[in-house]
Amino acid sequence: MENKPNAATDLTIVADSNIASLSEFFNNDTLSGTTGRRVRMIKVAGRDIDAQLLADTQPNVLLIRSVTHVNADLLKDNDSVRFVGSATIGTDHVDQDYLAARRIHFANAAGCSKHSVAQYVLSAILTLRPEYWQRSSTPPTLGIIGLGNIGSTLAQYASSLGWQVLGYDPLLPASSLNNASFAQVIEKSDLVSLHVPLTDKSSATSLAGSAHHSSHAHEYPTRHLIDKNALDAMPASTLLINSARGPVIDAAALQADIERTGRQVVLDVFEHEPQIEEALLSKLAIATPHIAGYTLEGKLRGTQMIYDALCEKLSISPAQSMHQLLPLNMFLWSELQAHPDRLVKFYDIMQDDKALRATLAGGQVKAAAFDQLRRDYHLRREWQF
Ligand SMILES: NC(=O)c1ccc[n+]([C@@H]2O[C@H](COP(=O)([O-])OP(=O)(O)OC[C@H]3O[C@@H](n4cnc5c(N)ncnc54)[C@H](O)[C@@H]3O)[C@@H](O)[C@H]2O)c1
Ligand SMILES: O=C(O)[C@H](O)[C@H](O)COP(=O)(O)O
Repeated sequence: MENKPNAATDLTIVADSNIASLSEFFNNDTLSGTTGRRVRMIKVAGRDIDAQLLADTQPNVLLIRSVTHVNADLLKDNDSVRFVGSATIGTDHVDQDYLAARRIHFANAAGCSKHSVAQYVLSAILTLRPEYWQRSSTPPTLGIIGLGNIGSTLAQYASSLGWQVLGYDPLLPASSLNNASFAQVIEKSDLVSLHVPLTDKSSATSLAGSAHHSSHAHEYPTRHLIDKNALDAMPASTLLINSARGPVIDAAALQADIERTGRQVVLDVFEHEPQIEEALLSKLAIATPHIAGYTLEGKLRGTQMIYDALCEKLSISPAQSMHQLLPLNMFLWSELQAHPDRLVKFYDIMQDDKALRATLAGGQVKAAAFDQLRRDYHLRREWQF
């Protein structure tokens, strides 16, 4: 009797089991205290959240990460879900227009892993080009495409290393950081790092967390932003890094480009993710399974943000904080700057690269292997800036 759902008094939550510290954030003490509702939590692999599951469980709250597509297909026959929280920065998996039309509240975790992703990018660059640690009269030029939370954070690290930064973001006003055209970034950078959301021409909704300019998103779609033309204009010596979304780069054009130029390319995200073809993987300088933001801090901050948003929606005060759950953090950016040889202790990106390549079977990394690497990801800490 005790466990039987009661639609009137239960707060039923269906959640991606890959969301960090779910039980610590969403329980009777942290949620239902003031509302008196009993929390019923159903944890499921993100790719298994479908319309049938929602019909069977009738959740009030849906908590997801990036692998669950939330749209009319999922929700058209459902009347129970009133809140969708995605513990991610990216929102391209969520049809926000549809949710708004249905008056279903949506929250994401804007900026939650901005330092973690910036640190991933630095780790990739400094692993492949350790000479960039040295302060020289001709510092490298880092081109950053997309100057939101992650792009602007990366720029701060680059500046602290004495690097030049060329930034391009057509949706933000010109500034000392937003100082170049797309062509200039592509043609004049030693390193190009992508930090845009995935948007299509027809989409005006993929910029949660950047709502101030979301209505212009369709003017500058990012799908295949890096196509054959962009790659042809990029010097062969330029290192290209994509930790944004796979389809921002045309994978076929990229493969042809690497074959032609021998370019160093780092990918954390893939156009046909979660599947990767060996033909592409074998040509990459570093490849990782979409884990750039996967530090303990980045994940917990994501959970905290959707928990806080749900508390606001329920008109209750948050009763859990990620700071109570975090072990001591000894990773200081200032220490790494003083001791570059400690980089692998801070984050050994090649360990993630090797683990991904080790899953190759029959000419592919299969979806299940890709997902498993992400589910079982090792404990990584965010460096304190
Ligand atoms: N690999 C990972 O683990 C990981 C982790 C977090 C986020 N991400 C991805 O990174 C993306 C960026 O994250 P963020 O926190 O910086 O987002 P953000 O919304 O803060 O910033 C994105 C910026 O991109 C700009 N932009 C949009 N279209 C553009 C275009 N055509 N050209 C140049 N700039 C454009 C926007 O104006 C905005 O300033 C996310 O949308 C997500 O897809 C990946
Ligand atoms: O957009 C993001 O925040 C990241 O890409 C996200 O963290 C990826 O991880 P996932 O949601 O798939 O676990």
